[in-house]
Amino acid sequence: MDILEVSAPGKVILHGEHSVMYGKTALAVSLGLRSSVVLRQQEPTECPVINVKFPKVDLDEILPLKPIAEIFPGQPVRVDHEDYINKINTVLCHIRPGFEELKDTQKNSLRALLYALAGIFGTANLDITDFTIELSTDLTVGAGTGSSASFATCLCGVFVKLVQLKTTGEVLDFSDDEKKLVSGWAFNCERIMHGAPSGIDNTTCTFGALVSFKKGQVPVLRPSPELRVLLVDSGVSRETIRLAAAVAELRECYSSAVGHIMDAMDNVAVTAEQVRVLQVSDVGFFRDAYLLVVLLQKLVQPESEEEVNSAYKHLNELWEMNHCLLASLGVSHPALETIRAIAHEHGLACKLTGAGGGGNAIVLVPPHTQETTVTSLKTKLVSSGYKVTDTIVGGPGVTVHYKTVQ
Ligand SMILES: Nc1ncnc2c1ncn2[C@@H]1O[C@H](COP(=O)(O)OP(=O)(O)OP(=O)(O)O)[C@@H](O)[C@H]1O
Ligand SMILES: C[C@@](O)(CCO)CC(=O)[O-]
Repeated sequence: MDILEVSAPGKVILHGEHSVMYGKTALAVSLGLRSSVVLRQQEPTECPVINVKFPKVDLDEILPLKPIAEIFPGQPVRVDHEDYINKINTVLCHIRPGFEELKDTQKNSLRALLYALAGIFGTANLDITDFTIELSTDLTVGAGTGSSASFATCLCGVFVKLVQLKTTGEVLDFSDDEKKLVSGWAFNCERIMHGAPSGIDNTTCTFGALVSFKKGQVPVLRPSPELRVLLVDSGVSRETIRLAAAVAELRECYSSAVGHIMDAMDNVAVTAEQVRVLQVSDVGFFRDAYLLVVLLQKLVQPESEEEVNSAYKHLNELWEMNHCLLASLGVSHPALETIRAIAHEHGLACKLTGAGGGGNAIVLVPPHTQETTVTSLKTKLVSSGYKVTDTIVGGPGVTVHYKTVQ
């Protein structure tokens, strides 16, 4: 029996959430927390089925594969997203009694599964036989740490590898071209969950490390500094699609004010391209942005302790600035402000990450921070009802393991 396991990290956005949707620059890093999908091929039967286990969204389903295979395009194509989604909805209503009554989260997870299966496997002209697919994750769903992109990356990754296994009989590590394919399909799955995502989440979850991203441009991938962060889950669930719509509405109403806020955000998050073309002498308007990338790169290979301390001092200030800009767009939440106040009592910087409105805040822990301070902060946060994960950002993107069990 062949077993394929594909895993992908979650992500945190350091700078540029929301403004990235309007063409501004953003920086994101992969997280140590990951999702993992295990695909087990089963003995072929006459009426093949797929057994779907997505425990985080309470799904345990057995779906017939023949009606799904009927929507396989059968040749490499650029899918028409709307047309494809309509076909997938029709099939799901047909094969899953009560599909319309499921929760939106469950419906979207099943839609994303069929989208990836039909789009990737279904273009390979191969026979599909019985299998189980099971997803587990360290991430909280709907909390701003890229659970949907990590989920989609795992699904797309595992179907790319299933095609490789069926066509060549072996499974190799993901090549750069395969990663591009996975990220592209994961972006399409993200459209199901988010409407109009920028693409930063699927890119970070696929490629890992530090991603400098601007919509419509090739993302710049850099080694990630080993930043220690406390990921603080406010416990307030929210949906990215709704927060993005609220920001869009505000922008519609106050185009000039919101435009200036987003320009300011652009200034604290920059692409490496901008940095490369800038000379120190003509940094001028881009000073903050220039500073940030230089700061992050300094932390990859610091030369002295002063350099590290000074870099962290600037990062603290930029995190605070970015949070306040996001709050001015209405995407903070009282729970996030309470978390920030507790972090400030301990002298540490804190910002929301992802779409906001709840979800996670990230507290930056510079290396010179006393462990007693960190312990006291964690204790206070936990006793106030928040979940704290002490983690280091960075780490690999999508990865695969393959084994055969007799
Ligand atoms: N482990 C999982 N199993 C099944 N479906 C999942 C899983 N994780 C995420 N999803 C799907 O992704 C959706 C959550 O997307 P949403 O964008 O609201 O949260 P997020 O990705 O955690 O946040 P952000 O985009 O701000 O980082 C869920 O509704 C569900 O459909
Ligand atoms: C809110 C947003 O900017 C970040 C979500 O992680 C949406 C996106 O970029 O797709």
